[in-house]
Amino acid sequence: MNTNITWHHTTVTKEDRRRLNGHSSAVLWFTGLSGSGKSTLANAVDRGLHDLGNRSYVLDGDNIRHGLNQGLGFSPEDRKENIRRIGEVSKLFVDSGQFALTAFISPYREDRDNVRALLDKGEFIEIYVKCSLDECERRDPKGLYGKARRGEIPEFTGISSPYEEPANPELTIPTDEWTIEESVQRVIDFLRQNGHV
Ligand SMILES: Nc1ncnc2c1ncn2[C@@H]1O[C@H](COP(=O)(O)OS(=O)(=O)O)[C@@H](OP(=O)(O)O)[C@H]1O
Ligand SMILES: Nc1ncnc2c1ncn2[C@@H]1O[C@H](COP(=O)(O)OP(=O)(O)O)[C@@H](O)[C@H]1O
Repeated sequence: MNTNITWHHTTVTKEDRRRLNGHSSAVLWFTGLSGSGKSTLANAVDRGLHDLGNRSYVLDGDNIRHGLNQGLGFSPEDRKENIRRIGEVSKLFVDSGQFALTAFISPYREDRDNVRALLDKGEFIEIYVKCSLDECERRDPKGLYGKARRGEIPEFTGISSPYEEPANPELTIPTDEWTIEESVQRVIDFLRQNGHV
């Protein structure tokens, strides 16, 4: 722990940036099994928000693990560190007056709650992308479930590593029941109803 550092308050505040943008800022935290539809939905909501004139950006597990979080694996400790870093990055986006849309499995409730605790009330919108394991395995968009079942990927979420469902998410989107369009509309409606956009 470095004790010789002091927090420097910014001259332009989060509120200044929100005023300029004409909307609030928040984290839309998509969580769910691999193949549940996190990336698909985050990108579709991003497109919807963008087309409505809002500033937003998607942080996606696969992509972030190629760069910022290169070197982290899938042990509980590495997943925790992965989510901790993304929580901090998301907070920077919120401070910059934008919407961060994150698409990480984030299987541990405690890790997600730690991110919630980093942010002010109403800024963390937990979206449970709910889809049965059977349906995720049927979709298997990257062929990973097949590999996991053959024992080629250790600690695979849902197969050999746990997923803890959100206890009290702001939104639950059942992607094995709703279309992508319905799901996007539901998220945008939530943001409107809560004065975000
Ligand atoms: N062991 C294991 N378990 C789960 N997922 C695995 C694993 N190995 C690789 N992958 C691929 O990595 C993506 C998940 O990365 P995340 O950063 O979202 O995971 S986590 O939040 O730290 O649990 C995940 O992407 P999504 O399918 O988009 O969820 C997989 O493509
Ligand atoms: N209603 C739906 N919502 C989201 N994705 C869906 C839906 N129906 C089918 N899919 C498909 O499921 C797959 C989900 O993959 P992806 O978005 O990469 O999931 P994740 O990011 O959770 O791993 C995609 O191929 C997507 O087209």
